[in-house]
Amino acid sequence: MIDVLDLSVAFGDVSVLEDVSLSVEAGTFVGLVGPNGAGKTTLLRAISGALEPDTGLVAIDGTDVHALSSRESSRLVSVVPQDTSLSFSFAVRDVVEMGRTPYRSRFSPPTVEDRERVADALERTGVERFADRSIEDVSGGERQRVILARTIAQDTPVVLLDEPTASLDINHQVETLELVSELVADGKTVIAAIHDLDLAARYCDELVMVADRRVLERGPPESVLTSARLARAFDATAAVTTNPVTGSPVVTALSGNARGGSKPGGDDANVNENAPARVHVVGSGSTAAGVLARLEAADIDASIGPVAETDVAAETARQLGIDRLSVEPFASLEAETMAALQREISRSDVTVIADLRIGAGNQLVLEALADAEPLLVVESTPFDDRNAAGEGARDRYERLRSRGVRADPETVVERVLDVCDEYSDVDSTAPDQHRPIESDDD
Ligand SMILES: Nc1ncnc2c1ncn2[C@@H]1O[C@H](COP(=O)(O)OP(=O)(O)OP(=O)(O)O)[C@@H](O)[C@H]1O
Repeated sequence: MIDVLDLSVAFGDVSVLEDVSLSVEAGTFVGLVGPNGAGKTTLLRAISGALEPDTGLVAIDGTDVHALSSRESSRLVSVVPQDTSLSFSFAVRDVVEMGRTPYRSRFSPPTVEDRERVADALERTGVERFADRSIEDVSGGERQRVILARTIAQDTPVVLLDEPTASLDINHQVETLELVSELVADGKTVIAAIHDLDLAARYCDELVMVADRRVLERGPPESVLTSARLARAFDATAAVTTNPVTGSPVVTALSGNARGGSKPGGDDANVNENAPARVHVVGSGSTAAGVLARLEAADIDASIGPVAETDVAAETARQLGIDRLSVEPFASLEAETMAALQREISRSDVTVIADLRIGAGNQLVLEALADAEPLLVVESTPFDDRNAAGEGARDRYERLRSRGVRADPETVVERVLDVCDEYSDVDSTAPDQHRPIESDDD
């Protein structure tokens, strides 16, 4: 068990970690996630004993790591650093054998156990085939695996890894993390700083999100990786969905302004006072899916439909837990669906049209949208490429388009908040002022 208690570290005047406390149960795999410069490496170095904190304590199974000799601490903790370059030209096998140094007296030959541990480490990491080569003659990714092999040979109860997959190809990323999971299954306690949030979510039992000099959040990956927390820690607009193959969270960072989302250092509450209670989206395809993801990332309640259940926007809505008015593909719209659409439009503060297709079945949708106010129009695909509509439908769509506010997928949240600001300036008790522009003319 690892206990970090009230740990603070500063470099000169710059405070990097402040009163960080963290306990990690034996036999768990904990991922440290957080933005560049958040202090993940510093925390790992303090836990390993390599860096003396200004205040606080790190104990492994009740022993203060900073009170141990380096030989004693190397039997307790092994480290795979971010920078795996070595200053001497050793053979790969010798580098892995160095993992046994804490157990050997200076001039005694390796024991049977030493040999077995090294052979096992070489084999498990796939390093054996270049074991006789110089460490200077292997690639960055291969060197990373050599250092992991050294760690396996070191056979410590605690393993600390700083970006263990950083220079690895996708195959070796997965192989390495599978291997680390095996070490955890063998009873070792692993803490790894990992930038790839999807891999961290897939392999770690728990994530610890480090930002603003402290632990912002910890817990199972699905509870730590939320749009609001990612906005706070990384100042990023991101959608979190579920990988259909692995079932673990997938983070998709989106471009564009996250105005209206939670900000670093703030609460999870929405920062914009006039943020809408609800936005209804009418449209389909990746444009509508992107709009939904951005609304979700900005903590804005959304609904979508009518949308074919097989459409990517419907799937995105399902993954993000967004209400959807789904219909069978190519089915004509029933009165019930139209009534539900009317209800959604009237209970929403803003209606967004996102690459709306005007097929034969969508004439009723155009009619329903005629009264939607305020209306935002997002188009990524030109009208003619997404529609084979007759003149009547085209005219109707053009009328909607001309009275709506235009937005790009990247700016949709900003525009939604703008129109909400505009509408909040209108006195809602005066019926004539329903439309803000007309109300000024009256
Ligand atoms: N020896 C040092 N002297 C001065 N500042 C340092 C030193 N080591 C780290 N820092 C600073 O401390 C902060 C935290 O660094 P650290 O390497 O722990 O962050 P990190 O979360 O691991 O970042 P990254 O994700 O980029 O690897 C950074 O601002 C870094 O510049």
